[in-house]
Amino acid sequence: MKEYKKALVLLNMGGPRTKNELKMFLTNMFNDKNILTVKSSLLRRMIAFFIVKSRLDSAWQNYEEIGGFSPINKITESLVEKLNNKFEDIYVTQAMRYTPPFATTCVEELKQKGIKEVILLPLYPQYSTTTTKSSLEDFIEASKEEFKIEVIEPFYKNEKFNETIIKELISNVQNTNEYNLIFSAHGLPQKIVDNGDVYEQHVNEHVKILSNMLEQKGYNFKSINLAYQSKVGPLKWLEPSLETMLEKFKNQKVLIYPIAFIIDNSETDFELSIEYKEVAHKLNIQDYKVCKCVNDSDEFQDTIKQLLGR
Ligand SMILES: C=CC1=C(C)c2cc3[nH]c(cc4nc(cc5[nH]c(cc1n2)c(C)c5CCC(=O)O)C(CCC(=O)O)=C4C)c(C)c3C=C
Ligand SMILES: [Fe+2]
Ligand SMILES: [Fe+2]
Repeated sequence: MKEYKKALVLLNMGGPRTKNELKMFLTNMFNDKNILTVKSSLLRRMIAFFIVKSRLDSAWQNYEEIGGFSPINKITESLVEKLNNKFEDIYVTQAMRYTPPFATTCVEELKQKGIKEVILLPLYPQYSTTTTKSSLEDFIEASKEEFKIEVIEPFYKNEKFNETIIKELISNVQNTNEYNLIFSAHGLPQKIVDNGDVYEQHVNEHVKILSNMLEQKGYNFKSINLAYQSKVGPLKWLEPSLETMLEKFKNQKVLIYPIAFIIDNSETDFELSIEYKEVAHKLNIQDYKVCKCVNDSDEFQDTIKQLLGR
């Protein structure tokens, strides 16, 4: 067995492989104090119980439409394997927040391998307390000060990363000026933003950077827009919603880029590619295309290499 001193751990949310795992995913998610920010853990547990009970069956129907599992696990496993082939001296692995492999299992594996230093890479381009902070806290708590830890900062400004996004945008359309480009970000409750979460600010900056890059390269979309998808529950979430945005483009062509995700998941494969596609069809949108995330591409592997300073 090869010996390593250093590990790179990719952190993400996870996703269900079965209906039981969907229950686990939702239960862990709504018991996360960074997601449901009520102070009392008992109250959180009770709210989580009722949300899971009311949401499980309808959410499962969505997963059934994409084959009964989230694509996030297989693609992340493939990225891990490719990175292990790329790096001679760093052991690459993953820890998920709401479904296995959990941080506790990952920490045990790293201890057994004699790893001393860990680099954590949250697979979220923009920072949010609900994603980045939650995953980092989870891993750091599980690691019990066992390793020297380094954290890779949010990378939405990284040029290589953004070049990869531009390449994907351009490869999906022949004439950019016929298409309205919508950057679709996962939504967030407004209350979390009002309490200081920088996610909206990072997303706005990211859209500005990509818009400038497109302009510099001479790619002129008919319009460039930002909208938020995946609202859950009755509270006010970030706006405009993707539904409202799509209504602006009746009888026109639309290209969607899922700007808050690195790896394709149920929100891209079901929500964007099936659910909103039907909405677009009803609105008589002439063409509706959804871009792929950077996933396990060579370009994203190179971005990671650069983020590690190599
Ligand atoms: C209060 C609820 C939620 C917040 C806040 C939230 C933030 C958030 N989530 C992602 C990325 C993903 N979310 C995914 C699924 C998902 N998210 C929520 C709720 C909140 N997310 C739920 C209930 C679900 C499950 C599906 C459903 O029932 O609608 C996924 C998909 C995972 C998969 O199964 O493939 C991702 C990825 C981000 C980036 C984010 C904040 C910025
Ligand atoms: Fe989510
Ligand atoms: Fe959703």
